[in-house]
Amino acid sequence: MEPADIVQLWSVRKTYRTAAHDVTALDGVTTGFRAGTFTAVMGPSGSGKSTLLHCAAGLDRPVAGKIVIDGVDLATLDENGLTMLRRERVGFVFQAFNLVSALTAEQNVSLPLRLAGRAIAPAEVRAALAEVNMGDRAGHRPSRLSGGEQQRVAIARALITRPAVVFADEPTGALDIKASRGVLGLLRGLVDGQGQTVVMVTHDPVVAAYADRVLFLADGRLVEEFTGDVDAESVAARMAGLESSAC
Ligand SMILES: Nc1ncnc2c1ncn2[C@@H]1O[C@H](COP(=O)(O)OP(=O)(O)OP(=O)(O)O)[C@@H](O)[C@H]1O
Repeated sequence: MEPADIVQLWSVRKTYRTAAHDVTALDGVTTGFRAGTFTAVMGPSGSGKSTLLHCAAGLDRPVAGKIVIDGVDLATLDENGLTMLRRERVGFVFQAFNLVSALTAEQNVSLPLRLAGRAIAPAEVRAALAEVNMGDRAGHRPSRLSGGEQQRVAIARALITRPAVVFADEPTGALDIKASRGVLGLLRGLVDGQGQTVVMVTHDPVVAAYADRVLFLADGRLVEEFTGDVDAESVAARMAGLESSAC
């Protein structure tokens, strides 16, 4: 853990109660996400990636351990406080885009400001759309946009509150290769150009290679981490090893 870590997880444990037995989804995860870095979270199916993302983003509470976002210990917040922190400090990008179909691109992007009770400056919303190369589609509803275009709008929406961190859950999972490259290039550019912090769950080693750090989970534990010049072949080889030992 480093002082510059914008998100910190300390011995985070999460279990789910099912009718048959308790499932341990995270089994003592300690890690941090440094400001201005792009992290990919990988691991076999069921290894705890989504649970990690949800806990780190304050969408779900751990049963033990501590999570700090932008200096705030989430355990000190009640549900209302947690909702406010998510609205103000965290951006989300989902596989299914999750845009509101009845609203235009511009209205979708301004929605987080509206929810947070903040003033909506149309110029700011237009600038956010221009930043994701969607400036000329502000008046279009999602049904008139391609998947890649919808995801660009969703990224503009995630950024409009100037969050401390953006969490992305399989952001390219529903896109073709060309649109995926566009979205990943955009996320990479936000990190490099604006110092945005991005944490992304993915199954795809090629997607993970856009990050500058890859965390590998297995059975709810952090088992390895690649940093620096991450290449897709090494990530794929590590994943193959984890998947064969998971079988
Ligand atoms: N709401 C829930 N109730 C019970 N068990 C759950 C729940 N959510 C997740 N789990 C279990 O917790 C473990 C971790 O799940 P999680 O979805 O975090 O894994 P994942 O790595 O994201 O998987 P995938 O790659 O398949 O999406 C799995 O065993 C899963 O079955």
